[in-house]
Amino acid sequence: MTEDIIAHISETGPKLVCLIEKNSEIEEIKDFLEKHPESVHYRLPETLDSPLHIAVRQGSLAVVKSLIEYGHIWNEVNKDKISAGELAEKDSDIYEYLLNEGCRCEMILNLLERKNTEFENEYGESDNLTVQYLSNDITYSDGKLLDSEKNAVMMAWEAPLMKRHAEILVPRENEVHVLNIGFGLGIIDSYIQQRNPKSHTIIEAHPKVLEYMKNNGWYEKENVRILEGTWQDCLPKIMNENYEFCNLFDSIFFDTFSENYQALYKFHSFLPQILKEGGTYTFFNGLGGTNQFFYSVYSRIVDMDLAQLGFKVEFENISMNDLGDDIWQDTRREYWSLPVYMLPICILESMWEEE
Ligand SMILES: C[S@@+](CC[C@H](N)C(=O)[O-])C[C@H]1O[C@@H](n2cnc3c(N)ncnc32)[C@H](O)[C@@H]1O
Repeated sequence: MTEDIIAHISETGPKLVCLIEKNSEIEEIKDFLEKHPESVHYRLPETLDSPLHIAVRQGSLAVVKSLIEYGHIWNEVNKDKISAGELAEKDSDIYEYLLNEGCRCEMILNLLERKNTEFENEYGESDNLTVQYLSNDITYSDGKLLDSEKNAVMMAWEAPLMKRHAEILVPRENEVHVLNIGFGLGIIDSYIQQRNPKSHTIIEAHPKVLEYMKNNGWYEKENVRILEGTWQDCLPKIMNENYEFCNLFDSIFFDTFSENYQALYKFHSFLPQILKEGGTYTFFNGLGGTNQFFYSVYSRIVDMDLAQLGFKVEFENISMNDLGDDIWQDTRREYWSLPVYMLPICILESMWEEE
């Protein structure tokens, strides 16, 4: 922003805030926005609240809509990292409007990003972050797996979540062919083993994780097959008709590291080819895990994207204990702080309508 515009904002912003706080007529506010659209970028000096935060507090859907129409972004956060959506009462008109707006914007961004990404390989490729992660060292220590920059790849506090995912993946002993992408600490794989699946395929890419798996007897387990490499490299092997082990699974779990939503979306597009009709897909649902409203937006986006591929998606809400600050002590940043984990259960519906 040029100095000129910044000077304008500091003049027109407080006037806009004043109009919103006075509950002025919507026409007057729209008129003002038409003349001074830059005013939506104003932030209150102390709290860094934006006009959208103020409009949500005033409870006016019409003002919220007008601010968005005049260019206010949906996910601006204040000094306490609170977004306007979090201030709205859950399920209220304002909450639903902002949730839809968040989904709409993120889906357009995702679409543009997808258009700009030309994969040489139809299965996609690992992006730079993943390539970097895979070529750097990682450390197993004290219920944690950390990358070279001390980002937590996996932590033991997730065990109860992994247990529930495993129960959903393997509902009955001896019947299910299951595929897991990403071994990490092997928490979910241990729970899957306890439930005795018919076969258990694991795709893992990091050499050090593979070494850990060797040292801990995973290569000797009778019903386990380990595919070494990224899922981008291993999917063609699985989808090859001659792959001798199992290429159509009853259930699939996905939990990798340092991959973005584009990678998850790409992976999802292959699911109908490797999952049986009526089969179950579930994944670690951690995107947006430190902001309640962003978490709801990402969960809805993934729900809509999977529905397009023929999945019926439900979320099981799991209450989380407060993890406390100490748990993140030796890690670079926390990746979860919410009171409820939304565990996705996605069933691939039959292509043939029942009579
Ligand atoms: C979050 S951990 C998985 C944790 C696991 N669910 C557990 O219960 O311990 C992510 C794992 O995915 C692996 N990984 C990352 N990118 C991958 C990719 N593109 N293909 C396969 N594995 C990948 C990482 O090396 C790491 O072992």
